[in-house]
Amino acid sequence: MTSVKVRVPAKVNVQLSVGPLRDDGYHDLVNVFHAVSIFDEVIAEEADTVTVRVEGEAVDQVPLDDDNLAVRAARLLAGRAGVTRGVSLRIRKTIPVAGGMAGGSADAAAALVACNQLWGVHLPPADLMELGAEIGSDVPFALLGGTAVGTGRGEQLRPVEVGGAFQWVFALADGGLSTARVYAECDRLRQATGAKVGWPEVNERLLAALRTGDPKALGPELANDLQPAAIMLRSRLVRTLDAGRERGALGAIVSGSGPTCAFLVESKEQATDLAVFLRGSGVARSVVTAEGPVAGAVIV
Ligand SMILES: C[C@@](CO)(OP(=O)(O)O)[C@H](O)COP(=O)(O)OP(=O)(O)OC[C@H]1O[C@@H](n2ccc(N)nc2=O)[C@H](O)[C@@H]1O
Ligand SMILES: Nc1ncnc2c1ncn2[C@@H]1O[C@H](COP(=O)(O)OP(=O)(O)O)[C@@H](O)[C@H]1O
Repeated sequence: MTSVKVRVPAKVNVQLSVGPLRDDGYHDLVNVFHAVSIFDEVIAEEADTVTVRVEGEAVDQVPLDDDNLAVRAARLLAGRAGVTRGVSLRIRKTIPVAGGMAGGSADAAAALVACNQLWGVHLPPADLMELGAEIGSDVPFALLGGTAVGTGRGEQLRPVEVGGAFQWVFALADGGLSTARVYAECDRLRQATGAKVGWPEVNERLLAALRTGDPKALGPELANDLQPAAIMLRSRLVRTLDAGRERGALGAIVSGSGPTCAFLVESKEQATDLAVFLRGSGVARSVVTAEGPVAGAVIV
């Protein structure tokens, strides 16, 4: 095998409940991940050294050295499996960079799957998930896909049953937000307001809405504890969220650490209508429609 191509999805968090700050600098979460049909592709080819090239979405904001999460993934797998060969990685980016849709984590997951095959390592999925968690909290979910409850720092996953396809509209912003900065702002806001931070619990009404595939029931349950912090750092997100709500979205939230905004709608037709409206109202850099859940990283 001289070349392996892997397709990997973005995510939106349909519930993101953030617990207290832990001693290791992370937060315990209830993070209900939902994979959506916006995909990056990672192509791995045989080579003597590890290199990466990036094409597409906001490529100037993606590192091309060992900070690239796909490069980190390839090096980590090589080290663990005793592989001495290299790999040439080519990333075709569609997932917004630093957009709260886990694009970097997706590329890391894709690189793990691609190199596992290219190098004939054949680690089982559970081992790839463990390696993924060493790279970032969101990487295991990009391997798993579908819809899943993440606990711990988001890396311990339990798949969730979903009774149908949900239709989404995503409003992409100009420029990204740093995940670490948004968590720090969340802590700062909590301290400033004296808010009591409870242990995060999964919302059973949200799980029931997912199980029955009912977007009208899911819309009001969408919740993201990082949203106030993302808005504090990027106040114009309020206008974007309001525009979607006013046009009849069933739910409107910031995706993860933002600044992408996610809107749940009832049908593909409504997704197209809302996308046209948001494009026309100038509240986003670009607008895309997608559906979920979709599979995690797969060889294509
Ligand atoms: C917020 C979420 C929601 O799914 O994703 P994004 O919206 O950024 O994609 C995740 O929690 C991001 O996961 P990921 O991007 O993998 O973060 P990591 O690399 O593990 O951590 C980056 C930084 O985020 C903070 N962090 C991350 C996870 C967590 N449970 N608690 C944290 O406080 C820490 O400051 C950490 O140093
Ligand atoms: N392959 C990659 N794709 C995108 N960003 C990457 C990648 N590798 C490293 N990064 C870095 O990770 C940061 C966060 O990226 P990303 O995963 O797209 O955002 P988020 O954590 O908001 O979902 C980027 O600002 C970039 O510096």
